[in-house]
Amino acid sequence: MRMLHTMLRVGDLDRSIKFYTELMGMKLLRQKDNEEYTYTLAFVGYGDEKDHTVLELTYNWDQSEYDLGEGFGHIAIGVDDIYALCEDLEDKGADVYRKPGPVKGGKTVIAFVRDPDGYAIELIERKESDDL
Ligand SMILES: C[C@@H](O)C(=O)SC[C@H](NC(=O)CC[C@H](N)C(=O)O)C(=O)NCC(=O)O
Ligand code: NI
Repeated sequence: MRMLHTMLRVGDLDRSIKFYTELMGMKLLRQKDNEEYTYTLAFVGYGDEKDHTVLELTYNWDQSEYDLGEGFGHIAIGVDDIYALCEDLEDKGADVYRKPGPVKGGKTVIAFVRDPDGYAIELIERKESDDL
């Protein structure tokens, strides 16, 4: 078995695709409308679904926002230069609400950014000294 995707319901599909491709560097892998059940799926990720776990962005045509509740935590993405990325994200208007720095009690450098719907994304800088 392997993890295929995480599904997120989004209120504006173009806004989310723009965020995940232009700011987070993902590719739009495929997109499909379901006329009968009035929703669209867009799969985004860093590589082909045959060997990458991806995000499934689900847009219900009749819903433009969601209450994310208190159960969802975050999606984690490994990055190279977290400081440069966070500066670029902020320059492009993203909410980096936990600035980059060592994780509490550890050495690995993390940050948190919100996607357009408010879902939290953890950025983890991948270095040899990783302890996460
Ligand atoms: C392609 C596959 O990964 C899917 O997840 S499609 C599954 C399908 N999704 C939806 O219906 C999305 C719209 C829905 N209104 C929602 O917000 O979840 C699904 O859940 N089908 C239910 C079923 O019983 O087939
Ligand atoms: Ni799915």
